[in-house]
Amino acid sequence: MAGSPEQRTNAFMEWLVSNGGVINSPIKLTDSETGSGRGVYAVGDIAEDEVLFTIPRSAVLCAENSDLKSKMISKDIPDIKVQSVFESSWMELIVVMIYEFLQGANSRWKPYFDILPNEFNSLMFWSKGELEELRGSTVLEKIGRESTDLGFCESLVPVLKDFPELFRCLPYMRGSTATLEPTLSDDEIITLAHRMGSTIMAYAFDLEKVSDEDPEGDDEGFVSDDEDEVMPKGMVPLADMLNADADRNNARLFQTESGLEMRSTKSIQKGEELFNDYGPLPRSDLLRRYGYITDNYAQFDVVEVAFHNIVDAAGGHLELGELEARVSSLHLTIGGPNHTLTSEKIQFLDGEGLYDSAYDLSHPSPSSSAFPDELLILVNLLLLPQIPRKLPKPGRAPQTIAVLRRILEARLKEYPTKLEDDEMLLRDGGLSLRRKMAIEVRLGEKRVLKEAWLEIEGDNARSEGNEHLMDVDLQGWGVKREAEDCDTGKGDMESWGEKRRKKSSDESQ
Ligand SMILES: C[S@@+](CC[C@H](N)C(=O)[O-])C[C@H]1O[C@@H](n2cnc3c(N)ncnc32)[C@H](O)[C@@H]1O
Repeated sequence: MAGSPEQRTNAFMEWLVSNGGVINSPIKLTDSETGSGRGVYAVGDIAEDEVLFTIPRSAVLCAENSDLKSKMISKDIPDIKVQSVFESSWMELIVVMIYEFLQGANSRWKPYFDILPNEFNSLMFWSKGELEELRGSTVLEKIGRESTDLGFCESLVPVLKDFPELFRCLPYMRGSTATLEPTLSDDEIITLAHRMGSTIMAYAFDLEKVSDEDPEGDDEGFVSDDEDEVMPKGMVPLADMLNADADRNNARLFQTESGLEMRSTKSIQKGEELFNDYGPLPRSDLLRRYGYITDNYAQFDVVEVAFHNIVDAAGGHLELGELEARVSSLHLTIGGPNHTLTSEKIQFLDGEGLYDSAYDLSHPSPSSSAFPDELLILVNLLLLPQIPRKLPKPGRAPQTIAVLRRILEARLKEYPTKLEDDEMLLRDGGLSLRRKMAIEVRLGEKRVLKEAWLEIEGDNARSEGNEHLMDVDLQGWGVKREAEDCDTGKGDMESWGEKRRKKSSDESQ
């Protein structure tokens, strides 16, 4: 990569303008002083709802704008193997980016590639030892390094190898062995695929098909994690240079038929950074996808509790078979006698918004509990001695609270360190960036567990008629709840489905 970071930034901005990009407001792309890489800053005051810059659709790096697809897919000889690559919006953009990157100076997007990262702190790139620091957090289950490698090996490598003339190694990629065989090895393909996949994860946008009558588009814009998402993905130059910091967002991308407009959502003072909104992500997910965290995302931290752990805590000895029998009977009561397959039972519970493979505990607030209603309903269902006619309410009888306590105790044990140990490690300092971020993530999750614990201690005090204890115990945690929220489980027979239907009909009025 030729030139200093500043020269590459300037070359990129010149390229963008020559490709139809229009800078409408006083902004500057520059290296941030806070360690967040490049960022966009206001160099003059900006009003709310100003168009900051516009990127034409033709400048977006995506399958539609690259000639790769037409070179690989011939109408006369349909190749299923090749077509399958283009059926997944993720894989499609990965292949297009590998191709355009390997074109070097022949690619339209060369100055753009010159400012994109080639190193990442996202969890896909952490060593086993580094990941060990996150033990206890379910984020480890979401990285999927092995399955991603397998996917690349099985569906990407063979396809790219079928087109050696399109995917040739760039001389500098191999240093002194540059003159050797230009065909990419399997490992080189996989390394490139990870690099492009991770860039897409942190930089790309879902491209909406919008007409000018509907310029609002999607709520978030950044790529969704959903594998089944069919919206094509694209790299939108400059729009992806905005950093993010939770509630500090002050700009947003709007997709129109003619182009992509970044607009201010608040007034911005000269010297301030422009922030996009990456969504209300817990820090574990922010780290996994974007490779950084800030304190401002701590409010979104969650702790996942697996379905089977709730079953364990509710029954102690409850076998999965027994649970299935209960769920099955429940299903028969409500759904009719023909639904016997497990998947259908799960689908039914899912339809009621009740079944999930895991439930999120979150920071409680004056208006919300640490425990989702779905989890409470599930616990109450598991505790009933007989199959109910209707789903139970999300009440908190003393037995419910006892189960919640067991859930929290078991979950806390999954972390090898204590909350106080983590606090001390952070206080002592001297940690590498990755270790520090991992400790902050696991500490944040333990704080959610602690707050959930304090919340049920408050419930317990209340159900025993010691309301005053709750006020004392929970002061400072902000988890004092309104009296009507404290349901002790009476009236278990009200249907959750009915309640939801009632709510939505209320809303529709
Ligand atoms: C969409 S890009 C933003 C542009 C990026 N800073 C660059 O130099 O290319 C997202 C990446 O920027 C970095 N980033 C974004 N917001 C950040 C923040 N508040 N603090 C630290 N790094 C941040 C992370 O590395 C993230 O993966």
